[in-house]
Amino acid sequence: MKLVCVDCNKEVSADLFDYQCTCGGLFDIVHDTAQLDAEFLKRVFHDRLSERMTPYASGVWRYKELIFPELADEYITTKYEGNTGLYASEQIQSYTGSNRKVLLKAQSENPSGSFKDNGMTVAVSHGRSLGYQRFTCTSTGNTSSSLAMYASLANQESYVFVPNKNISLNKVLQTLAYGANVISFDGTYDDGIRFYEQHSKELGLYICNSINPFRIEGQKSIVYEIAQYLNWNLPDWVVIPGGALSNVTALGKGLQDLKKLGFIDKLPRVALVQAEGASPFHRMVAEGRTELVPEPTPYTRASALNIGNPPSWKKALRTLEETNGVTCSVTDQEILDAKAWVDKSGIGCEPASAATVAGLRKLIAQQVIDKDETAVCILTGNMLKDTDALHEYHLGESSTTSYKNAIRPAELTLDSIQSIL
Ligand SMILES: Cc1ncc(COP(=O)(O)O)c(C=O)c1O
Ligand SMILES: N[C@@H](CCOP(=O)(O)O)C(=O)O
Repeated sequence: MKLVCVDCNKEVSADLFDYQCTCGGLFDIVHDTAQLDAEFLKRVFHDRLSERMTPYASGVWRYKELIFPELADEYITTKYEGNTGLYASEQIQSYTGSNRKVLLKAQSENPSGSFKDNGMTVAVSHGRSLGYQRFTCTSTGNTSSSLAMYASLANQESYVFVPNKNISLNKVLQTLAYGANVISFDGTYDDGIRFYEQHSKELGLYICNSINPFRIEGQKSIVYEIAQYLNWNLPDWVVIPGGALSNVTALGKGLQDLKKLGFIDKLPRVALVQAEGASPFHRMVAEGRTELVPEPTPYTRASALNIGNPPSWKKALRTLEETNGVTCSVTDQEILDAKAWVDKSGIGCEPASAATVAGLRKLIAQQVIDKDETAVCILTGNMLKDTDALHEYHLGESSTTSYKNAIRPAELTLDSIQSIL
C-alpha cells in the first residue's frame, strides 16, 4: 500500500502518513494487488459472507436450541440482532467508584436500537409460525419500534398503541416510519396491558408485549452472549434496569439455563434498578412485602420505565430470589447524570439504560456492592432514541450540571481552536 498524489503522481510510503502532498494535492491510497491470489480471496470473502447470511449469525438464533428448538427455519424473521458490543469502560469505573473496570453491554446496537429486538425476533417468528398476519403491542416506544420493524420485514401488519404523553417522539416516529399503524391513547402502558388482558381473544391479533413468553425466551440470549464473550466467566454482578420487568425475568431464566448446562459454575448476583417515580417493585422488596402494590400515576423522565404495574413482577421476584439479588431506585437527575457519563464514554444510551450505571454507583456507595467486585451493566437503548433528553440536558435552561454551556462557539482560526484544546 502506498500514497499517490492525485495532482503530481508522487508516490510516498503509507507509513509516512500525511493528508497532502508537498505540491498541495490530495493523496490516494493505492494497493499492490499483483501479488494477490484472486481465487483464494474469493473463497475467503465467500466464507465470511456466508457466515453472515444464515439466521444463525444472529446473536439470538445462534442459541436456537435453548430458545425455540421446534421452530422451522422458514419462519425465522431476523435482522441479525444481538451480537452487540461488550465494552470495558474506565470512565464508568471512575464514575461508579469501582476498583474494577465496569463492563457495559450495549443492546443499543441492535437494529432498532434497543434490547427489544432480542425478544421481538422470536415473538414475530412464533406468530408467523401460527399463521398470524397482524401483530400488536402497547408501548412506550421501543417495543413498538421493534415490532414495527420485524412486522414490516416479514411483510405483515402491525398495530401499536402508544400513550399520548410522556414518551419520546423519536420512538413514535421510528415506529411510524417502519410502517406501523400507530394509535395513541390517553393513559399509560399499564392501561394498554390491562386492555389486552381483557380483550386479547376478541382482537385476534398476536400480542408482542412481554406478557408473551416467547419475548422472554429471546431476551435470554443477552446473558448468553455476555457469558460467551467472557468465555463463560460471568462477573460478580449483573445490573439491569426494570420497568415491565421482562428483561430481569429473561436474565434470570438465561442464567438458570447456563447453570443447568454447566456452562457457568455459579450464578452472578442481579441488581435491579428502577426509576424512583416508577418503582413499585423496588418498594415491595425494600418494604419486605410479597405482593406488588401498583403505582397508579408512574412518572420518570426515563420514559421507557414509566410503568406502575409491571406484568412480570412475580417472575422477576423469582430471579431476585434465585440470584440473591438486590433492588434499588435512582432519581431522574441521577439517571441523567449517569447517562451523560455513558454518552461521554463513547458508548451512549437512552435515559432508562443509564439507570444501571446510576444504580451501580449508588450500590457501591452504600457498600451493597463491593468496590472490588466485578459488574456488567446492561444498556438497553440507544442514545438517539430520546433526543429531547439530550437537548434538555446539554442545551436546556434547567440543566444544573457541568454540562451547562458545554457547546461553546468558536471561530475557525488556529488560535481560537487551540485555546479550546
Ligand atoms: C430502553 C429500555 N430500558 C429498560 C426497559 C425496562 O425493561 P423491562 O420493561 O423489561 O423491565 C425498557 C422497556 O421496557 C426500555 O425500553
Ligand atoms: N419500555 C417498554 C415498555 C415495556 O414493554 P414490554 O415490551 O415489556 O411489554 C416499551 O418499549 O414499550
